[in-house]
Amino acid sequence: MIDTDLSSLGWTPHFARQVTPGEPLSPARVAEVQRSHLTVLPGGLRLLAPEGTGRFAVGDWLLHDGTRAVRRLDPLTELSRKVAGDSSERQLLAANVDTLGIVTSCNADFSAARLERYLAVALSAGCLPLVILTKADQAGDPERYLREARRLSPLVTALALNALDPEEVARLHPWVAAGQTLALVGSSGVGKTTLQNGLTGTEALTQGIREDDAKGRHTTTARSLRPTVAGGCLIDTPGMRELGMLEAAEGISAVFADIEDLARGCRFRDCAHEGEPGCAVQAAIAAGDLEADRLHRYQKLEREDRFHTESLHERHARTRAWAKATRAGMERSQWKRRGPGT
Ligand SMILES: Nc1nc2c(ncn2[C@@H]2O[C@H](COP(=O)(O)OP(=O)(O)OP(=O)(O)O)[C@@H](O)[C@H]2O)c(=O)[nH]1
Ligand SMILES: [Zn+2]
Repeated sequence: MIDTDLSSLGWTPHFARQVTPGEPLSPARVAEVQRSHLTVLPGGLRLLAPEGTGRFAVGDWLLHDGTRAVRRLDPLTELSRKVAGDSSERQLLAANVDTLGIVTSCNADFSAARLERYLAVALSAGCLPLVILTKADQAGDPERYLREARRLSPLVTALALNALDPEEVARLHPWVAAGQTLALVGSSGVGKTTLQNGLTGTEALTQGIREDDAKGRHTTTARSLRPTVAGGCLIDTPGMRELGMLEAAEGISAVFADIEDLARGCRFRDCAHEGEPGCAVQAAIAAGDLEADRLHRYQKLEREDRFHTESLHERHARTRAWAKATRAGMERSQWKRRGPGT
């Protein structure tokens, strides 16, 4: 019984292998991360995390002793984002998400650049990207949006639907069936809440995620994992709405494999595709095989990713250099006090 519960929650041999036989600890999956405790499934148990709850993300698997989280198990996938603003800090949003549902509507919200960004994020995190085009019922030609989404990458699976129609929402069940975890990202108003209500069979989500904070304001607190009617899990993380690029180079290469393939034919290995002689990318644009806009979107994402990733690495390098200098300083002063050889 417990085993069935665990496997519908996404427990796999990958996690089972990390448990030492005979260890008096139980596995559980993080459904909510609060400052003071973690709520886990199955059972909705509240656990303390002596080393802080911040090391855990919604969707993590852990081992616990009934009251405390003892060990985080290595996740299969990790979705993180750049912290909003100028900093290049990384924030872990969710773990063990199998499919990232990229939600956009069949209207002016549809943006190739945004889809490509989310695709790159999903692929870099190891998640399967699924493009969900809502408001198909209000669009004259939803097929047009489907075609555009599929054109962005051969890795795209896309569906167009009316999120208000339960029968159409049921088309998403394979991605939230037993053992499967889906998370949704997308701009405000595209229908994420509507889809979540349909997939989990709850109406109370919008009220449910609001809690009064100490100052009496309403805040959206839950980054929560919930069971779906199809037997799997849905992760709702408000923080995903502003996904910045960070170490997404792999995902960018996967989404823009067409451009990177072309670039291998450029005369210069470091060709910037900006008018250099023998540029195969510009030649493809001239021949009508590649849209100039797509090249610009690729270059913009690459620059953004490189900038944030570099500043992250630089900061780490600075911290290391500082620690080394401090250590050297301490050693020098010890040497002065006690003389060499100590
Ligand atoms: N006709 C139609 N309306 C939809 C569809 N999906 C969502 N809506 C409506 O669009 C509005 C916004 O939907 P939400 O589900 O609240 O959007 P959201 O993405 O959760 O928005 P935030 O909570 O602001 O991030 C609601 O009035 C929905 O009823 C759809 O497929 N068809
Ligand atoms: Zn080139």
